[in-house]
Amino acid sequence: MSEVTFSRLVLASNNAGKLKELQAMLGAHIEVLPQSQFISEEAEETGLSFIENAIIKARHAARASGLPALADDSGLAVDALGGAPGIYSARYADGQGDAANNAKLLDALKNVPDDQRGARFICALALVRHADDPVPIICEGAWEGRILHAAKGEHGFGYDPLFLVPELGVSSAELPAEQKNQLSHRARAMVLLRQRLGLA
Ligand SMILES: O=P(O)(O)OP(=O)(O)OP(=O)(O)OC[C@H]1O[C@@H](n2cnc3c(O)ncnc32)[C@H](O)[C@@H]1O
Ligand SMILES: [Mg+2]
Repeated sequence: MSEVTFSRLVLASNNAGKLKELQAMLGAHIEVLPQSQFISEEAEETGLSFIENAIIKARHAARASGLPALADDSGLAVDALGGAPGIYSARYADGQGDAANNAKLLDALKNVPDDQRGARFICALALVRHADDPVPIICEGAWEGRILHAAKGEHGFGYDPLFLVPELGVSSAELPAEQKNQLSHRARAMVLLRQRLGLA
């Protein structure tokens, strides 16, 4: 199932931060179009795993565009919270957005000491050749870190200002885009996807 050739893909995301990163990682190889060119309605993320949600989103965009589609379902799993917010990361503060999500996370961890603040970003990529593709290509990546006590950094998006990259001693929002795009959960999943597509 690796003998796939694509010249164009729809990116099945409405998240501007993600779109920028995915575009930077894939744009040199393939023409990538945002799904907003075809559809404004969001897919309902009813799956119980990152993989299921990624497949749902990819099928939704492929159906609307008639083109192959790549979706990214991702999130932050925090050890002290039993893996929450996980697949519910975007909706952690009931859809009030990144700032509210981050405030809720800091509050949930306010009495948790440093050595128990382990967390990882997870990314599942799903690529479907067409809406009913019975064999989606799935690649996953994880990025280990720790949750800070206060936000730091201006780059990235989402939970980046709270995510300490332990080897570097900075938050992922303090990394320039090129560096995050070498290290992140999304970057790791994308290395595997490029291999599957013969683009590596
Ligand atoms: O579903 P789409 O349209 O792609 O956009 P979304 O923002 O809803 O995306 P998800 O459903 O996959 O939810 C991902 C959540 O995890 C967060 N997240 C994912 N990757 C991240 C990253 O690299 N840095 C910071 N936060 C990230 C992001 O901010 C969201 O809250
Ligand atoms: Mg979403």
